[in-house]
Amino acid sequence: MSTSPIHTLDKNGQEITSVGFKRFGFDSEVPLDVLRSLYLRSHYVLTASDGKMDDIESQAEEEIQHARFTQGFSNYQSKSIFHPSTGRISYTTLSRFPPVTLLPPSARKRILVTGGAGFVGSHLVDRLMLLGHEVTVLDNFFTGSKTTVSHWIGHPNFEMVRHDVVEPFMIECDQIYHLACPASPPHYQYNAVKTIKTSFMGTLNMLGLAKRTKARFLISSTSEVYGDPEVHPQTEDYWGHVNPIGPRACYDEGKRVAETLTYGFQRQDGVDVRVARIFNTYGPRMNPYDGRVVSNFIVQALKGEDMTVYGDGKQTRSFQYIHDLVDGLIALMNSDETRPVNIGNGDEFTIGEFAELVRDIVEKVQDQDGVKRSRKVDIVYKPMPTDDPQKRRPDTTRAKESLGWQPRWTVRMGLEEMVRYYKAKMIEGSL
Ligand SMILES: O=c1ccn([C@@H]2O[C@H](COP(=O)(O)OP(=O)(O)O[C@H]3OC[C@@H](O)[C@H](O)[C@H]3O)[C@@H](O)[C@H]2O)c(=O)[nH]1
Repeated sequence: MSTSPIHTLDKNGQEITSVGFKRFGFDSEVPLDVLRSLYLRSHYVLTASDGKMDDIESQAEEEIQHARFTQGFSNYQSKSIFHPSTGRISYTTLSRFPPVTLLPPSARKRILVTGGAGFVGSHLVDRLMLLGHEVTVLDNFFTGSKTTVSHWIGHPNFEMVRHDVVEPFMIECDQIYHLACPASPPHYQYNAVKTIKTSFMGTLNMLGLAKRTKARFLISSTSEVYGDPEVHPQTEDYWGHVNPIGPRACYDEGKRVAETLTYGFQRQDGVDVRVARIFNTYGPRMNPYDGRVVSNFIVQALKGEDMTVYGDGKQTRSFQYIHDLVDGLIALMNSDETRPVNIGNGDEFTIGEFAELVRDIVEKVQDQDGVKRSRKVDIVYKPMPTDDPQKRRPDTTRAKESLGWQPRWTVRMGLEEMVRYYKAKMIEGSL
């Protein structure tokens, strides 16, 4: 087993060793290895035949495997010991938390993250915590999971509250990242009325809180506000092409009305607002069964199942890696830009091409790790969902000009990391 660290190269072939930046008086830089240590490690798997928990050797072997990705920072994730023979898991608590920056009180912000136990929210929480801020997570755990932020539970700078944003919530804070809402099409269509209620009532409640506390408010809007776009690539000035009565409308129209509310509070009440229109994003901690294309394809390919392309696979999407998105959200929050800003990666693929790319990367990782495949995974075609947008690519000129932000991760590098994350989950038996 090689113990050499992974090298992640950006779009210009430069090695990525940290994420974040120092801009707008806010330092958000964090070493990539530290971040990775918070998600790129599987539970310990006991391989000894008697399954005793004190099998130091087998634990040490798992430790070595993961040290490759975490480069010595692996001590800061709670150890969860999985017993394959009984299918049981023992959770432990941390004796020491990951080190966080010690900020003077004047620089330390009280930050509320709604949906902080979700995929995007948990990565944002990791970053804000490591930077030394005080973070409160609000989540109803409908699609989020406590395990995404369990490594911070008990930390004096961290608080987690089970709460549904459709009910009012009061807290003193300086910044609100309002991310709470199911985001995958099968999830948000599962209970369409609840989705639109979450977008409307949740945003209303959080804007009310921002008004009362004078906190700066950032809403995670979406590329779905452009619907099935007639303009390509999409600029923020485009008003969109949304079917208001179709199955996607609960999300698309929900986010559109959330934006309307946001600018209503800005005009009427002087609330300090930021609007991020997030394009397709992927990365570790995405629920493997949430039904979106990246998680579906990787899980299918890893399991040796057919990969399901919907329609003829000619529709396009542009995929950004989670760390780029978090950089963009933090830049927007701390900048003076109050207009909507697209945050996405311009590398556009047809879904058919993307399936082949994912298959290649999964095969590459399996070859590197000496995994034998029983067969080559096939690509199969399924019916196209109603109102599925035909093409999507962000125009990110505004983000570049006003935030100095541009995506750094290539789709390939991000996919490799995500494949390794799911592969570790598969080994431990939770996938
Ligand atoms: O298994 C699958 C899943 C999805 N797809 C296709 O892949 C494309 C992307 O689908 P996803 O479900 O990942 O995401 P969509 O682009 O449809 O919606 C997303 O848009 C942006 C975000 O706000 C949300 O995360 C989500 O609504 C679609 O054309 C879909 O039909 C497949 O071909 N196979």
